[in-house]
Formats: sequence, C-alpha cells, structure tokens
Amino acid sequence: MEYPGNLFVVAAPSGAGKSSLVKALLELDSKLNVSISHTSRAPRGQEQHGREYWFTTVDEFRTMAARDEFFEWAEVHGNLYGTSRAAIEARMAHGEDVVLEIDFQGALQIKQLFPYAVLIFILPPSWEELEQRLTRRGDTDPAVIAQRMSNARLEVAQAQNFDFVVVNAVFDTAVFDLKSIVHAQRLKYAAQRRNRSAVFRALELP
Ligand SMILES: Nc1nc2c(ncn2[C@@H]2O[C@H](COP(=O)(O)OP(=O)(O)O)[C@@H](O)[C@H]2O)c(=O)[nH]1
Ligand SMILES: Nc1ncnc2c1ncn2[C@@H]1O[C@H](COP(=O)(O)OP(=O)(O)O)[C@@H](O)[C@H]1O
Repeated sequence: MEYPGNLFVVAAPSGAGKSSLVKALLELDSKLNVSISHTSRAPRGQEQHGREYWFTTVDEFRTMAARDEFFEWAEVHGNLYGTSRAAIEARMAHGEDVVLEIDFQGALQIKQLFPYAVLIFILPPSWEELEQRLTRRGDTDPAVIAQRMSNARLEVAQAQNFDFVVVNAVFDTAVFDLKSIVHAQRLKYAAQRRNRSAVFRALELP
C-alpha cells in the first residue's frame, strides 16, 4: 500500500521516554499528526477517551479486528492495542505526515504493509536508568516493573529491525535526533519524487 506523505513509527520499551519524546516532537513540528490507537486496557490517571487512546472492551476490540478495521494490532503487557484504518487512512490519503507510537510487533506489521515507513527505536541509556524512569513515573508495583523490565530485554533485541535507533539519555538531544530523522526523510522523499518545490517546502525555504 502506498500513500503520499511520510509515515513514522516510534517504538521503545516502556519507560524509555517514547511518549514524552513524541509529545515534544509534535510541539516543534506542526506538520506531524499522531495516530490515536485503540486499546482494551483501562484508562490511567488523567487519560481521556479519544485523547490518549480510544478505550474499548476486549469484545469491541476483537469485533473490530475480525472486521479487519486495524492496519495492525498486538497484545502488549496483557492488553490489546491497535491502529485503526479510520485513525490514519484519511490523513495519509491527503499526503499528511503521520506518527505511530506503537510496540515493535505493530511496527513490523506496519513495515510489511508500508515498506516506505520509517521505523525508529528509542533506547534508554542503560537498564538501571530504565528501571529508575519506570519507578519515578509511579509504576510502583514491583511486579509490574519486573514484568516491564523483562519485556524490555525482548523488545530491545528488536532494535536491529528498525531503520534508526535514538538513545534517550539527554532529553533535548534525543528530540533533536528525532527531528533530524523526520527532516531527512522529508528531503529524501521530495528528492525521490524529483520535486523541487517539495524540496523547498521541506527546507522551509520560500
Ligand atoms: N501494536 C501496537 N502497540 C501499541 C499501540 N498503541 C500503543 N501501543 C504500545 O503498547 C505499549 C503499552 O502502552 P501504554 O499502555 O500506553 O503503556 P506505557 O508504554 O507504559 O506508557 C507501548 O509499547 C505502546 O507503544 C497500537 O496501536 N499498536
Ligand atoms: N531523557 C530523559 N531523562 C530523564 N527522564 C526522562 C527522559 N525522558 C523521559 N523521562 C522520564 O521517564 C519517564 C518515562 O517516560 P515516558 O515518556 O512516559 O515513557 P514511555 O512512553 O516510553 O513509556 C517519565 O517520567 C519521563 O518524564
């Protein structure tokens, strides 16, 4: 499948800083749109239906999956998560740039469907720092942290299947790295289409 516009997929082990980085990237780049996923997990804290996620029951999720309403879906940490066609298809058809913040299983499914998608994997600077970030964020139940740390080892092994790896040590440096990848991809896309005005738009030149 091919649409005009760029598709970026960001994955990371839980606690590496993916949500914070994507949020910062979106604030810097008004041309990027983030996809809102569906999930069967319960809302946490201040989360709102339609803002962080579309919250569904397991049955609703499975019905959508059976109707082929997802581009990809996966089970992560015991819950179901998916990118619905409705969430991104219209935007992609209009040539907008879309970011998916999903797990590695979903990222690999997206690469199969859209080979031009740019897959970015966020790494924490160390295992110790990952554990500290998970603890600081308030996932205080040691069993939950232990489960996420053991999943993290499996997830990090998938980094080799991604196009880029960004290490989130100093936050602003990692945001800059992400911004550079987005910028470079826009230039590459414009150059491939031999479209001078698209190159200028990507460079933000008059
Ligand atoms: N495959 C897939 N994974 C998703 C989707 N949405 C979120 N995820 C992933 O599900 C995992 C759990 O997300 P979440 O419940 O928000 O917990 P957090 O990672 O601790 O913030 C993360 O790895 C997300 O990237 C989706 O639509 N598809
Ligand atoms: N570069 C960084 N240095 C220190 N703390 C960070 C950094 N990036 C993110 N954090 C913190 O780590 C925690 C996990 O970040 P979050 O964005 O929720 O991760 P994820 O979405 O990958 O699960 C949050 O408390 C966040 O403020």
